[in-house]
Amino acid sequence: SSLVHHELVANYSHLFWVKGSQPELVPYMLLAHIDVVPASESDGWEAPPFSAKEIDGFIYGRGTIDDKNNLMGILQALEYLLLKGYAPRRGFYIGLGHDEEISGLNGATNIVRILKQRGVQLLFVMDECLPILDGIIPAIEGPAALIGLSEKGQAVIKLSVSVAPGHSSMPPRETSIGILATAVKRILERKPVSNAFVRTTTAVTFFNAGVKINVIPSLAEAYVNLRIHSAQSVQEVLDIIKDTVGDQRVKVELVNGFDPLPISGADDKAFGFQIIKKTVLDLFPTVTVAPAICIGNTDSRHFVDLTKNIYRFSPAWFKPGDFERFHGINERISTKNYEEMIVFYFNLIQNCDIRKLPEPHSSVHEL
Ligand SMILES: N[C@@H](Cc1ccccc1)C(=O)O
Ligand SMILES: CCCCCC(=O)O
Ligand SMILES: [Zn+2]
Ligand SMILES: [Zn+2]
Repeated sequence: SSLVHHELVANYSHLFWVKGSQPELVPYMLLAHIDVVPASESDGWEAPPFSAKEIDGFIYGRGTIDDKNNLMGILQALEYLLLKGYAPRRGFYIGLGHDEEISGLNGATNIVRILKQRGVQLLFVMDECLPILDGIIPAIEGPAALIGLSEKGQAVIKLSVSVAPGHSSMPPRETSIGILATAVKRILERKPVSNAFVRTTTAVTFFNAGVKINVIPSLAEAYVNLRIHSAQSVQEVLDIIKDTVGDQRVKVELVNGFDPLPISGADDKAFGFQIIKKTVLDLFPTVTVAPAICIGNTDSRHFVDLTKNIYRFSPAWFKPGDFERFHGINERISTKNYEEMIVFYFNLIQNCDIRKLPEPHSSVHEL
């Protein structure tokens, strides 16, 4: 289509510009990522993780909810609009990053660099993260579409213990592994069963130690992945970890991290939030729309210089057990919900063509 300009960024990412007929309207951006985390059939998949096999109305595969559902939903919606001869009034970008799962430092950051060079400012950015939750948060009656106004910060902290190596036939009272395991356990004990929406969460994701069966290892190290709630900072969490570990033999180092992201607008004048909310309610009238914090991290955090309004939401319908499929086994999406995703983006692009939001409905009716 002559309306669509495409360019490759950093060899594997894609940036589309869909020209609007009214260039005075500020453009917006839809993001999705191409890459996926690994998957092995031997982990217990019902279908091979890269087969996209359909079973009982579900498409099984790594990436079906993270993030091919959004990527293909956006592209199929655009294709359908163009096939129907639709010409958008408000121009928009589609950014497809190739390295989101390793924090987007090549894909998204180069897309941002290019847009900055062109002096682009965006009305809003929409990216993955929170879905429609149906029966997942007990306190919420009925399905809820949680639109992420921010996302948590992140810190990777390395805990390590170095002691003199020795012969396993004459073991010391505490080995490096034992000292470190106790320290790590103390972190988990101090943290009640975290609810990712209301707390900073802690996950021990690497534990390395040992070189030979008959050698007391000199080094034991563990990595903790923290997702930092908007009420805390990297520094605060680092201090809490040091205090919790409370053992001088355990070295605590910040490997990398970033503070929680700024909070996007959600009031009557917040164009992006209101358009997403309208599009959700048009398609899913029984759903409650609410602002929330994205519990993971996304490429959209790189776009903070291009817009103050970044929303993390996907019209994916999650029932109990579906969150565990994120980066887990048997990741899947129903064909019905995949079609709903295409319709969502098909409607969203058209809804974004209004010049400005209608005046907020005044609660006091004119007498
Ligand atoms: N989205 C993934 C990958 C990621 C990691 C770190 C930063 C940004 C993205 C996650 O939240 O784990
Ligand atoms: C549920 C949080 C999703 C974070 C984005 C990702 O893992 O790609
Ligand atoms: Zn993702
Ligand atoms: Zn992911």
